[in-house]
Amino acid sequence: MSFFEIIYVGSQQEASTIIVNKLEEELKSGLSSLGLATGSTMIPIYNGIAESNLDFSQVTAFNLDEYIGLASTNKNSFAFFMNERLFSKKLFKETHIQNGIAEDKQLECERYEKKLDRHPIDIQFLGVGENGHIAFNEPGTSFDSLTHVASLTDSTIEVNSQYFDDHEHMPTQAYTMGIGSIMKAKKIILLAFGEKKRAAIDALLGNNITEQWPITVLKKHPHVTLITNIK
Ligand SMILES: N[C@@H]1[C@@H](O)[C@H](O)[C@@H](COP(=O)(O)O)O[C@@H]1O
Repeated sequence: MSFFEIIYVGSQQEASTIIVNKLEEELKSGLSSLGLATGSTMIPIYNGIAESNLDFSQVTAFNLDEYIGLASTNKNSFAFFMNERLFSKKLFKETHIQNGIAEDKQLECERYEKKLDRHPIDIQFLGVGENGHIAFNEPGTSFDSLTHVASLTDSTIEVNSQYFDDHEHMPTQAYTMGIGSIMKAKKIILLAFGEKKRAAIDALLGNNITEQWPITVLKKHPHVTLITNIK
């Protein structure tokens, strides 16, 4: 039996309140490993969590992805984003993200996947790209993929380069948990707001499951909650 719930919200603030309440319940039932995402979608959620009195001191956090070539001190790295938005405000037992400046990329992927295997994720937060990507699993990525180096598509580079100053070059590659890694999470909470995400949500709610729309893999997952304002 699978569980697929859609919660329609009027605002991202409302989504944040719902998530804080869900996390409170999950913490009571022993939440120990949380999968986290970056992106503008997550900012109000992390603000809500930061302002709450939720206690994550016994929770290990894993992030989905990181740009290759960016150190955690680079303000465009996802490590920097997480420290600024959440980890500097809430204490976690451990936090993990791929090392953007690791010397050996293959080893870094293997290291990360092994860590995930040791701490199976209870709840994975996901946003979605306009082209249906989840984490940095771009269209065409195998549903069986584990943590790997992804080449970003032109559309993702165009969307995400808005965060980089003109003189900086946005990386064209990133470490990402694979679709297979993400699907191992016990529960998934997907967040999508705004018209730009409509095509991806239509694909998710349509009939097809296709690697051309990575988000459609979630139809095979046993426990998904979609929180959205797209009707
Ligand atoms: N790798 C991240 C994804 O994990 C995220 O879901 C997506 C959407 O970002 P936003 O929330 O800013 O729309 O952007 C990036 O590409």
